[in-house]
Amino acid sequence: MDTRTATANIGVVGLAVMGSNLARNLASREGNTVAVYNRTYARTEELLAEHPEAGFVASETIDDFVASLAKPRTAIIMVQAGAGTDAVIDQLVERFEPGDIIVDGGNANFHDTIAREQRIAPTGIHFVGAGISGGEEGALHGPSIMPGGSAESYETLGPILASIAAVAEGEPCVTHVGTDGAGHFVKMIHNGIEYADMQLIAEAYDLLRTVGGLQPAAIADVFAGWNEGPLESYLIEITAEVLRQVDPATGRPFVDIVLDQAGSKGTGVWTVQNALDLGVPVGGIGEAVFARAVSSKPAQRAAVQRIVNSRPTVQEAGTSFADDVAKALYASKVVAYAQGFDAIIAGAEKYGWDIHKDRIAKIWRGGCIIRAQFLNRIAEAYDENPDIATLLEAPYFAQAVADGEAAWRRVVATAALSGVPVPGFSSALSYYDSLAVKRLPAALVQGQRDFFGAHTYKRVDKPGTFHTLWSGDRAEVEVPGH
Ligand SMILES: NC(=O)C1=CN([C@@H]2O[C@H](COP(=O)(O)OP(=O)(O)OC[C@H]3O[C@@H](n4cnc5c(N)ncnc54)[C@H](OP(=O)(O)O)[C@@H]3O)[C@@H](O)[C@H]2O)C=CC1
Ligand SMILES: O=C(CO)[C@H](O)[C@H](O)COP(=O)(O)O
Repeated sequence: MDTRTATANIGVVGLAVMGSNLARNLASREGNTVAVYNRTYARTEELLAEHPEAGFVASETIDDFVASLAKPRTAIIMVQAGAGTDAVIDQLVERFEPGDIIVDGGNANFHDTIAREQRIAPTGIHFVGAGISGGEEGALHGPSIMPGGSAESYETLGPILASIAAVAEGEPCVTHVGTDGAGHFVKMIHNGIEYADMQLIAEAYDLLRTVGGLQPAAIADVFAGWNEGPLESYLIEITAEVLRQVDPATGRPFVDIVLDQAGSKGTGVWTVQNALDLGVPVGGIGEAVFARAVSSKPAQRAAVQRIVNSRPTVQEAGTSFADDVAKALYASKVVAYAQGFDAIIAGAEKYGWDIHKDRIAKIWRGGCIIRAQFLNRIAEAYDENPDIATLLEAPYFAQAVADGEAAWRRVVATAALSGVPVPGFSSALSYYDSLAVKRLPAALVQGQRDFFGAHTYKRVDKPGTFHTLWSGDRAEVEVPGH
């Protein structure tokens, strides 16, 4: 052990798609010497053989890996979230010294990150949970990076991360998000928004196909057109590519030969679970998670299909329907992002993080899966007034939603009449309407709660807390101490 010279200024542990590409990205930047280590050494050997140009300092053992790092040591872990990450953290903590930095770049649950940071802090080693988005291409060419951890560790780490991050409008897509688990929290919300955005795009496709009568290749053209306007985004761009793809084996559209059961790895579920805990309505993200769950219930789908003999048919051909769908998509997308940022605000408040919403919007403009021009508008909105109650209030979005509102309603109504499931579009519209109406039926819910459980209610015309004696003479009494 410790027989080698400590030459590397940064190390990567975990050399599957993300780790190997991130290591190559680091190695391609001036001044970096990158140490690499993977539990299974054969994978390391493969990487060395495939990329001799990277000049990696490779180790077969964790001891050699640690010895190859110059002090203060900095290592980025890119392994499976959960037990795998803990195993590697333990190995590094055993060998690192005070002032060294361990970065977990995987999709960790931010609660785990907070616990890990608390556990490691007494050793004097810095632990940084960093969300990294962009998939394998992003890791190689420039991801969006969301680091948490201490401000002190960011002084060392910040310049290294900035050197490998994507660049949007001249700015690197990385910022110190906040302490301990803030980075992984924001990455989780990013993924939740990603789910919602993907679901909305999928619904737009379904409407154009089922109601609009367009074939996948024609829908690809529509999406490519949308990508030239306000809907421009990486997700719209790749959707057009997927829709244009033809299955080489059958000659059929690729989208028709893929089993319609969507998978997930869990970050969308975490977003909804945490939003529920925080009391933040994220219906758009929730519907996206549930839509994947419904798709993956073949027995229930088959049971209902057996009893449903015919589906309603409404045809809305022509460009005006496609224009309506584009407007409905945009308005629903504004709602999904507004809900996601609401969750960030609530998380920051609960966990004591000083999160700058405008900076988060900016680092999502490049490198990550939800990258889009649209995020400039969000950054501007929060830059102009960080205290807006909702993004829907920002003048740009208020106008955009108002401009699209009639089309949005037509599309949701047409979907209902046509039997096309649009949980994302319709929940976004209901959310918007819930905020927009002067009175909600929540007053009646309060009445019901008071009736069966004496849960009390407040009145619109005077302060205080009240209960009606429902099983008595139905007189109202004021409940003191509330
Ligand atoms: N794939 C993607 O698009 C994205 C992934 N991420 C996150 O990045 C991380 C890496 O993802 P990805 O590259 O896809 O790899 P995987 O999530 O498939 O993880 C495989 C890696 O984990 C290692 N590993 C698993 N268990 C252990 C263990 N007990 N001890 C040591 N090493 C272990 C494997 O080593 P071995 O070779 O020995 O099995 C291998 O290097 C994950 O946390 C993932 O959630 C984040 C953004 C996007
Ligand atoms: O983190 C990511 C991008 O930012 C991954 O692509 C994400 O994990 C995909 O999630 P799922 O498999 O649940 O769709």
